[in-house]
Amino acid sequence: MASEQDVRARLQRAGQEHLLRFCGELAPGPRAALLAELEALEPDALREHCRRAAAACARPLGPLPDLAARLQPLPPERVGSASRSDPETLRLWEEEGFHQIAQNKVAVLLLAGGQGTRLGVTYPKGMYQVGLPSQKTLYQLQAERIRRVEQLAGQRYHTHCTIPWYIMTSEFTLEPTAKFFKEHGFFHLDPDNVIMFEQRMLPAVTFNGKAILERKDKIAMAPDGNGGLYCALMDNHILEDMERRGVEFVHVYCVDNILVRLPDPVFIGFCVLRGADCGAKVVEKAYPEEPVGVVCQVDGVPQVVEYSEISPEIAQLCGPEGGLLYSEGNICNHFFTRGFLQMVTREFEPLLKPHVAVKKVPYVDEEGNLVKPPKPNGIKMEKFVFDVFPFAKNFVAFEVLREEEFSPLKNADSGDRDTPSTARRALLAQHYRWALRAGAQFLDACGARLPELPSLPGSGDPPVICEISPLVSCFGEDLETYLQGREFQSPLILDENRARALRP
Ligand SMILES: CC(=O)N[C@H]1[C@@H](OP(=O)(O)O)O[C@H](CO)[C@@H](O)[C@@H]1O
Repeated sequence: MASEQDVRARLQRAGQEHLLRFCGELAPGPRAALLAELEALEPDALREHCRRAAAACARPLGPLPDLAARLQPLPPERVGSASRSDPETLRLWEEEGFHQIAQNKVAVLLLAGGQGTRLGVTYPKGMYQVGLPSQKTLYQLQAERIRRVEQLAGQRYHTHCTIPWYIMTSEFTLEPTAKFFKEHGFFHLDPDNVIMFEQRMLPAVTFNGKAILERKDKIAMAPDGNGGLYCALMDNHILEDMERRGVEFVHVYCVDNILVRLPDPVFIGFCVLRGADCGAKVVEKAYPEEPVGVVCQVDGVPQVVEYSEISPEIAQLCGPEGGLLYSEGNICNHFFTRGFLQMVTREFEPLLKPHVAVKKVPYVDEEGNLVKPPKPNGIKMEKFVFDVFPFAKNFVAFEVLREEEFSPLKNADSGDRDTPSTARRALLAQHYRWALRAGAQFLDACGARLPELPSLPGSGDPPVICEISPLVSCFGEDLETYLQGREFQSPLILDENRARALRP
């Protein structure tokens, strides 16, 4: 371990000596921990990080002033659509996707390093359960979808199909996530195919460029954003692991969308057949201020303009057909070829510009008192996963239906949108629609037929509770076998046991 003297010299070089302010009064344990934490920070990188944070903060935050003139919607030839394509085209895309999956060329990669601050939980978001009858957590739903897609692809092509699941965690989420997976037997996935790795952390910095001490023995650190993916891939030799396994295509997604399709054969097939190196799923934005990034072009180059960086005036602009001009909402569901990721990590990562988030960061004051600041006092720097889109040679977007694919869990139930309740309803409404489509009929408690309500008003509860295990059906496929022409009372919980009992 480095001595206090060494660490002090390094911090002097970085202009951050104040971090040792309380070192002398610490007990041996905390002191060693602090020195170890500080020793890991490379002085020049730390100096640069703090300088950039303060400089970025000195510029006006929010929308870029000259954005309006540089922005354009994506040209139609770059956009495919799940809802506006004919069944034969969709079938071809799906077939191609399954073919690639069956050859073990597809991996999924989960971005799960975030702290869930808005949701207000202290544990990883993936461990959250939104109150489904099955009580499944987001992680379990995702694990079961992976198993089901492995099974579907394997059956179609008579292969033993494996979909490696890469999970990017952070200092906050690695330990609890790993423990959770162990406790749940990896949800019956082979642990060798669940690869967890950690993204980097960066110090939070004051407006005048000083790293913040959160306690006398600890600096305030935050994950480096979901765009920390590219450094983390390098740090942890993940692309080599993918190469060893023969993975060519990676479906990246963030943890909080309860409806996420993973891996989605249709999306993958579309991207592969279009020869894309990089792709993004989009949904039509629901309203101008919706907190989703906009997939568009800046100076003729495809990219995402994040909701925090677009002005309300631009967000409200209408297109020729009356809808929003910038309507392609990013749902954080991306396709990358391994080759593209290799290029990004080798060449382009250093070019990614960090984005500034001004936050309330608890700190110790000069006297050593813990302070919870009433207003923002610190800067966190984050990279965004989609900031690599401009480096793609052939970028495509793929439009999907919101009610089938996007219901993110962002806020606690006290919020008015994107809450556990809206996520639960979205999933149950989807399963109810699937059941109706497969020919199920529902009866009330007295045995009378209930009217069918396939399109529910807004965020309303479906008239019956119907939950379908992803192990039985993950896209609404193959349900006729169990449901066609049959009558059910609420709740219908179609898990593997029930499916077995219903099989003719
Ligand atoms: C950097 C990043 O990936 N931001 C994404 C991500 O934002 P959050 O701040 O995590 O909610 O998820 C949104 C979809 O839920 C997407 O629209 C947005 O662009």
